[in-house]
Amino acid sequence: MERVMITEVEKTFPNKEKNQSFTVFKDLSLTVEPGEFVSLLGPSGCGKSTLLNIVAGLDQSTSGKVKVGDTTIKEPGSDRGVVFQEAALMPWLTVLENVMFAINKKMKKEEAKEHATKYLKLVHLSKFLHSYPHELSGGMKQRVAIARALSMDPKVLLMDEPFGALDEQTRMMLHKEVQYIWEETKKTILFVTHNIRESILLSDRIVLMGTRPGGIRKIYTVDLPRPRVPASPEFIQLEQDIMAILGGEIEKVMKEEMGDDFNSQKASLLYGTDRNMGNHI
Ligand SMILES: Nc1ncnc2c1ncn2[C@@H]1O[C@H](COP(=O)(O)OP(=O)(O)OP(=O)(O)O)[C@@H](O)[C@H]1O
Repeated sequence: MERVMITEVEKTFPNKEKNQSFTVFKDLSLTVEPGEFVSLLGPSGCGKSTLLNIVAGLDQSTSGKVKVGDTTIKEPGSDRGVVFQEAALMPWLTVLENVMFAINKKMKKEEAKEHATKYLKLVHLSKFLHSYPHELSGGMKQRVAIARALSMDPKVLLMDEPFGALDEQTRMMLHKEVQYIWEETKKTILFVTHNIRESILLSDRIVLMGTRPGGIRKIYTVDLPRPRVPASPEFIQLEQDIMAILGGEIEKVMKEEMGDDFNSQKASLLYGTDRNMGNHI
């Protein structure tokens, strides 16, 4: 359990073709408290993954500072476990071997096996230790990826749309799974999503990001008791509050992408306060 401190971070990408640079966000500051579950929510292209990659040490900020505990982040490290949309398992290794592969090589084989088994048990995959990735469903592969990230005993878990490629039922099951893991391990979690309902179901706080200029639009504290009920009036109200702002951000992105083809009337029908938008944007 560790605090993540993001201080006045800027990320600018050079655009060689147009000979000009492109700033995704600047002066972005955010503190994720130890053991807190924070979601980054926002329209496509607002920089959610970029920010997560900077915290992971997979990308460098142009300026500003990121600290995990007392450590200033410059590169990837075992204090941060990362889970992506694709599990990226090694097909020639079993479930157990995939997790063991990530464990510190200094650990003795028997100990590593025990350690990996413990985390696979946590994600309810004890029965599949000797299965190969092609024998698993998409949701099970993601659970292996979560076990693999946890097996390094990171202080912080960084998750980039980990359930984005899964069907609705599997996604709902994994929401329960991730809540259980979070409660069991007390990890600090930074979670990227563009699904409003997912962010309300899971988070202590939701950081709503926008584009042009990019950065944090608003931070919501989700005070609802867990497990959260999407049909409750409080849940629906929060969903609508977020959608009211996010809808405007999505319109901005669409206008920019579609230029003259953009039909604002059509877009407001599609991206207005319709509750179904909470499912997936
Ligand atoms: N390596 C790169 N070089 C240039 N531009 C980049 C690079 N990586 C990302 N970008 C740009 O930075 C912006 C933010 O991208 P990012 O992937 O972080 O957004 P996002 O909010 O995670 O989007 P999505 O929800 O679609 O995954 C986008 O406009 C993207 O095109």
